[in-house]
Amino acid sequence: MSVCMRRLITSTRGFLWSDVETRALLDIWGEADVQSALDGNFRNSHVYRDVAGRLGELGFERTPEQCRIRIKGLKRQYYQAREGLRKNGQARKICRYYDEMDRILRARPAPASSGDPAASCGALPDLHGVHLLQPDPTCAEDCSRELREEDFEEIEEEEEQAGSGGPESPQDNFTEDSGEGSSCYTEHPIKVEHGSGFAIPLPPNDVLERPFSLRPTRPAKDMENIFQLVRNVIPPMTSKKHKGQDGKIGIIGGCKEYTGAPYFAAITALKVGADLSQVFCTKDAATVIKSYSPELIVHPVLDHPNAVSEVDKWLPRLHTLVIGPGMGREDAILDNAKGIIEKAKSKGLPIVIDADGLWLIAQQPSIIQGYQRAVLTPNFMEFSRLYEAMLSEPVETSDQHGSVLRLSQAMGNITIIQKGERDLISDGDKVLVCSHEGSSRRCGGQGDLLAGSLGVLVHWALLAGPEKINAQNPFLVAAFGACSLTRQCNHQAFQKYGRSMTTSDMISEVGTAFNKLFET
Ligand SMILES: NC(=O)C1=CN([C@@H]2O[C@H](COP(=O)(O)OP(=O)(O)OC[C@H]3O[C@@H](n4cnc5c(N)ncnc54)[C@H](OP(=O)(O)O)[C@@H]3O)[C@@H](O)[C@H]2O)[C@@H](O)CC1
Ligand SMILES: Nc1ncnc2c1ncn2[C@@H]1O[C@H](COP(=O)(O)OP(=O)(O)OP(=O)(O)O)[C@@H](O)[C@H]1O
Repeated sequence: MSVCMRRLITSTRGFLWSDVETRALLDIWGEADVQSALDGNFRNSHVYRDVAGRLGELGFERTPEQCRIRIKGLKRQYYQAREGLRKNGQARKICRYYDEMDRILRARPAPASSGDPAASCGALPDLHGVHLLQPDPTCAEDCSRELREEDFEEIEEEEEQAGSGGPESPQDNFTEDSGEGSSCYTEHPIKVEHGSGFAIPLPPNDVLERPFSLRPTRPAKDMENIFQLVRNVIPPMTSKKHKGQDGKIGIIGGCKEYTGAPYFAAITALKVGADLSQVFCTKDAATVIKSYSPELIVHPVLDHPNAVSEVDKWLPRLHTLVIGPGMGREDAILDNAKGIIEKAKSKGLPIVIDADGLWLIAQQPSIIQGYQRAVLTPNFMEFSRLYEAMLSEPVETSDQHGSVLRLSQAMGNITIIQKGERDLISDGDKVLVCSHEGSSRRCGGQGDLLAGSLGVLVHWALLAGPEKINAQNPFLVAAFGACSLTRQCNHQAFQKYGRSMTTSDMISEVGTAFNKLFET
């Protein structure tokens, strides 16, 4: 490595990378056009110029060299974790961004001579939330990663360190994000790059991603402070309000088999801050749901012969409808749900559709197509069903952004949240990614919590008006808020209960999670 190069690298150290900033960098670095530009190029400074530019669009000011060095450090951690396991069956070092790095590096095309050695390494279950690779004797040394300029420098640098006989410098320990602790930005001030050492709060954990690589996009600055936009829509607590003003949410769902799902959604709506939460369920389910909580108003009407008109009576007194949790898939109930959706649409009521509501939509998409006051919240299966119904082909799993964007467009620009390891949110124009830290615990009901909180946030975002949200799509703002909140509840509850965590534990965290994210 040249002296000049070494000096440049040294000068780019000394600044903390926050969790959100690192995730934003990884999202950009992982984009297909960046990866293919890096592939096979020994000189990559022009690529990192572009990476830094894209990061800048998201509000993170970094030089190309800082981006390159950060990526290099992350790759080192990733390969060390992987190598540690390969050699000793143990990770020498936990790499916080292992999953992200793994996803990106595994997706890289295999070197022509060796096939894809990385792909031949099977995934092991989590180790402290980190996916590690199974040792595989057929794997070539270090899974034969491709060599790039940054790799060469990494090797040289490691040799230098080895030569000095010492561990990473104290400064390195300081500059490298240890990866421990919460990603909540209020807890992680970062230092300004060339400043006087004062701390500024981190930008929010939101990333606006290009739906398609190489495609010109709208300015990312538009949505750069989406966390702040969520905060802006939260109604003030004053003594001047009457009951109902902060939200009256209706949940359509609950049948003999599923009483938990509507309860989770309804109680979450209350805990987020709605004043009233009403469940419209079948007769069988009503007493059961009522017994879970005296806070909920429960109507045993969903299997009533006049179900649609029974619910319709209440619609003028509701702010948002959440349709689907625990609704079941009986034809008669689905017919009633369809009728209720028609009534709600005619009144312009915002609608969140989840679970069995999405089953109905996959059968008859026209029920909701083009109604832009709706948000659909599919999990992986539900997304696949909808996608195939609308686009007559299987989901392109290697292009999640494109898939969610295309589905939203096909549905007439309805907002869609594709739930998963990262929640992808699109209104057919933008794709937002919420990768706020949650946990590896996947107990049932988390989607119901999301749906209930979304019902409230949608109402608040609409109520707040365009000025409070910089004229952005209120459904996107609400969706991002609900995803972040769900993940924060998951994170907090998991810290307390680990593997035994249930959705009820997450619901107990709604208050503190909400305060932490939006009110501190
Ligand atoms: N306590 C309660 O009352 C609760 C009630 N609930 C209510 O249950 C009803 C049905 O909802 P649902 O989610 O089980 O139905 P659906 O989406 O068809 O999945 C069916 C199958 O698809 C698969 N699968 C799912 N996700 C996947 C993934 N990411 N990746 C890969 N595969 C995935 C998986 O298949 P498996 O692994 O079992 O083979 C799954 O079993 C609905 O009313 C809902 O509200 C829940 O809210 C929970 C709490
Ligand atoms: N692989 C994952 N890693 C991290 N978080 C996840 C993952 N999958 C889901 N989540 C979180 O759980 C939330 C709910 O997603 P999930 O796929 O469990 O929905 P669902 O199947 O509809 O839930 P429900 O059990 O209520 O029907 C997501 O919004 C996300 O916050």
